[in-house]
Amino acid sequence: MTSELMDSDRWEQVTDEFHDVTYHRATDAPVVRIAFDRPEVRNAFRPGTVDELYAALDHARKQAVVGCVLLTGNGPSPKDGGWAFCAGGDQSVRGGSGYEYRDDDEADESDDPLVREAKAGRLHILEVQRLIRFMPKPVIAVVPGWAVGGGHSLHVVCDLTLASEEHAKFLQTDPDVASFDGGFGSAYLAKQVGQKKAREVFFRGKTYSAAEAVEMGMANEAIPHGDLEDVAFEWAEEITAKSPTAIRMLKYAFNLTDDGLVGQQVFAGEATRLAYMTDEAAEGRDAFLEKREPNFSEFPWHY
Ligand SMILES: CC(C)(COP(=O)(O)OP(=O)(O)OC[C@H]1O[C@@H](n2cnc3c(N)ncnc32)[C@H](O)[C@@H]1OP(=O)(O)O)[C@@H](O)C(=O)NCCC(=O)NCCSC(=O)CCC(=O)c1ccccc1C(=O)O
Repeated sequence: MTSELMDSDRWEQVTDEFHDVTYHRATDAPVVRIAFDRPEVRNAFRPGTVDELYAALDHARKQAVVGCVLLTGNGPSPKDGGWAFCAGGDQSVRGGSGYEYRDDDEADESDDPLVREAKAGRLHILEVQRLIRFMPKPVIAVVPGWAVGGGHSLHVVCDLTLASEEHAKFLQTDPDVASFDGGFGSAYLAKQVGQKKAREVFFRGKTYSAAEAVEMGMANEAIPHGDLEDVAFEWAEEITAKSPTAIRMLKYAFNLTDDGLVGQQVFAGEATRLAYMTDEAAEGRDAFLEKREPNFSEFPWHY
């Protein structure tokens, strides 16, 4: 069994090549489920976990038949029954300059010594954060237990967060282990919950329940534990029944002001794509290829 909360009739495995994450597509909806699969360490991520997470998310990003990603953590822990979304970077493989590939961390496959050297100390969870932020479809954090440190930051950067009423716990331990997410994990959190509360989250390191996370504005709803994935799936079905273009443009519009010029670039790129789909754009292209002046006279100056 992948996870006690996962309805196995609803999902089929996309690949069995991953070791630290699981990746499933829904059999009858444009939805995928990507999950941390290290429940014995509260789904903490090591470098190989991050590589696999990135690969699964990037695969989902490129699939024309996928409109929404559910990101969660499998559980419970076989050791003590505890639940987790993700407990952040695996402290047992943290070296002097980042997180290190060790032992059975299988994703370190490069034979190139320069690549191996560059990969000596990794903090590439931030690449995953950017992928979630910029992918053209919503990612829902489905939080069945602990969301801690870099795991907390991941839920923050997701478009929506649904949390187990009984077991979800939100905690920032970054300063306890001398780490600090100075990007989305803190600054974007402040946009969600306000400056004072975000500083409290990081400076005090208090644990917040699902209800408190909803009250603060960093989670959308607290859901009875046993229903968590069903409700998340319903939300994904609602979203994917809508216009893909509208959802994509809305995500990028919500991102735009906080992401500065990069936010503008991403939004503008999609606007350009839409413009390319018009007869007006075809006239511009055809005129160039036919070596004539373009005739835009039939296209109105809309206001
Ligand atoms: C998560 C806990 C609060 C859970 O507590 P509890 O339920 O009592 O369970 P435990 O008995 O403590 O844990 C069970 C088992 O899991 C192991 N474990 C848990 N978390 C980790 C971890 N992060 N690394 C390694 N192992 C972990 C634990 O040792 C137990 O194993 P046993 O063998 O059974 O003893 C609590 O566990 C806890 O506080 N965990 C630590 C949380 C933490 O500090 N995480 C790291 C924060 S720093 C970070 O994530 C940096 C990430 C990053 O790359 C980054 C860098 C720069 C900018 C941004 C980021 C970013 O944040 O993304």
